[in-house]
Order: sequence, then C-alpha cells, then structure tokens
Amino acid sequence: MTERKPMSLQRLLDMHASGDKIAMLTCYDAAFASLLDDAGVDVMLVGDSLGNVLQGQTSTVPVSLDEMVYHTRCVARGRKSAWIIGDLPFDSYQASPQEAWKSAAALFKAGAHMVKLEGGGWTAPVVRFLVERGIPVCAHLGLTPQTVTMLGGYKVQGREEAAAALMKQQAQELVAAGAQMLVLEMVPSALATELTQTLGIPVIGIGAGVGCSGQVLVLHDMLDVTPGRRPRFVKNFMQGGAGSVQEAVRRYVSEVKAQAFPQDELHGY
Ligand SMILES: Nc1nc(=O)c2c([nH]1)NC[C@@H]1CN(c3ccc(C(=O)N[C@@H](CCC(=O)O)C(=O)O)cc3)CN21
Ligand SMILES: CC(C)C(=O)C(=O)O
Ligand SMILES: [Mg+2]
Repeated sequence: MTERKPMSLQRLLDMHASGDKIAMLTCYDAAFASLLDDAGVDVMLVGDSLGNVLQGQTSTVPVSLDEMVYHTRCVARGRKSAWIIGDLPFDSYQASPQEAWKSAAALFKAGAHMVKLEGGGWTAPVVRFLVERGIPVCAHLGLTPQTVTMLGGYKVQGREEAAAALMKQQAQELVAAGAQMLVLEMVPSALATELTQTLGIPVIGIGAGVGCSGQVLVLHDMLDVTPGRRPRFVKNFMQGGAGSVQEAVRRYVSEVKAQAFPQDELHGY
C-alpha cells in the first residue's frame, strides 16, 4: 500500500479551492476504515446512519452518544490517513452549547477530527462555541434526518424560493460562526452548486448534484447491502463488474474525482 500523508483541514480547503473533488463515505468500524483508507477515501464519516444500517432502526433518532463514541473509536483504530468526522446524535447537542461541548469532546477524544451537527439558525451559536474552544465543526443542511418528523418525510429541501433563500442565509451564518465544512443532503443541484461556489468552505453533497466540492454516501448503500428501498441518490458500486468490496470503493473514489458520480438525471433532484 502506498503511504499517504494524513488528511488535514488545510488540504480539504485546498481541494475545495482547486476543484479537486473530495471522496467521503460513512464508516463504522476498523476493518472498513482500513479498507476505505487504502482505497483512497479522503474523509470517513462515523454517521448516525449506523442506527439504520447496523442497528436495524427505522430512523437515526434512537442512536446514543455512547454508541457514536464506540464506533468512532473503532474507526480511529483502523484509520491510516483519512479525515474522521463524528456525527453528533440526536439529543446530544440541542439543549445547550455546554451540552454540545461535552458531546463533541467525547467524540473528539474517541478519535474524530471534526464533529458534524444538523440544522441551521439556532446551531450557529453552538458551532461558534465548539470552534472557539478547539473542535472543528461540519454543518449539515437540507434534509436533516434527525428532524424528519418535523420535515414531514425524507423529501428534497430548498425547492421553493423562500426555502432556498433561508438555506443560503443559514449556510452563511454557519460559515461566519466558524463551520469549516458543510454537508448538503437532498438539495436541488443548482442551489448546491451556488452554495459551493460562494461559501468558501468545502461542501459535500448527498443527493445534491455533481457541483459540490465532494460527495458522501452511506457505505452499505453503495455496497448494496442495505435491506429495502434505497434513496434515489444512491448508486450501487458493486454493480458492473466490481470483483471485490475494495474495488467497488475504488470505483466510487475515482467516479467522484472524475465527476462521473453523481449524474443529475439519475441521482439528483
Ligand atoms: N441507509 C441509509 N442511507 C441514507 O442515505 C441515510 C440513512 N440510511 N439514514 C439516515 C438518513 C436518512 N436518509 C434518507 C432516507 C430515505 C430517503 C428516501 O426515501 N428518499 C426518496 C424520496 C422520498 C420522497 O421524496 O418522499 C428518494 O427516492 O430519494 C432519503 C434519505 C439519508 N440517510
Ligand atoms: C448521510 C450522512 C450525511 C449522515 O449524516 C450519516 O450517515 O449519518
Ligand atoms: Mg447523520
């Protein structure tokens, strides 16, 4: 295996600035962390989607902070050079910036290099609180699965003019508060592209079109081992001749880098 330099925030920012696409996948354990790292994945997200794909739950809401800490530790042990983002689960950061700090610090101590939290508006002061005290933060706008009950389902966000304007405002507030990365989920491609070109931080899309700084998918979705129906933004990378999991992940990385994935007509909104 070729040794890679450890990923850094500066390098991710440089990739965004130069248009080198960032390949990100979710990862929940040491075996896959090692495999993903060798396959050239830049960023591994220890996502609360583990509630769905590992625990068999119907949403991410029941996932606990202790569970996220455990999986973050596992990923950190298998990781060689990729950047690790730990997802703050539901009920670990909403009550106060102090609560968010304790939760973020637990993920940080477990080996995450950055934490991710969902939502805009009220989250900006929370982001500032964490960043000023030394924990890098990735924001998450568009479809935010922890608030799916309020959103009324897993639907595209930011289609209407007012909703798009609000998302742009929230994104700017998050950047001003110190967020150093943004995940956009199920957002129209044109809006995601505009945000990518204006915000000044890497924007990672999932169902947000090819115009983002990079892409993320749930690992089990792209390996086609998630039971049941998949969202439209998913592509099965085991299909079309991948002879191994390693090969499927390599294809994902190369298609993200070449902007061959996603295709707006197939995976976009
Ligand atoms: N396995 C898995 N993959 C994910 O991408 C994922 C999770 N779990 N868990 C947390 C959230 C939930 N997500 C979801 C879940 C369902 C849809 C979905 O059914 N989308 C439909 C459209 C539904 C509609 O418009 O009403 C689609 O076709 O995209 C999308 C994202 C994304 N995240
Ligand atoms: C789908 C990504 C963005 C996520 O938040 C997760 O996997 O939990
Ligand atoms: Mg998540």
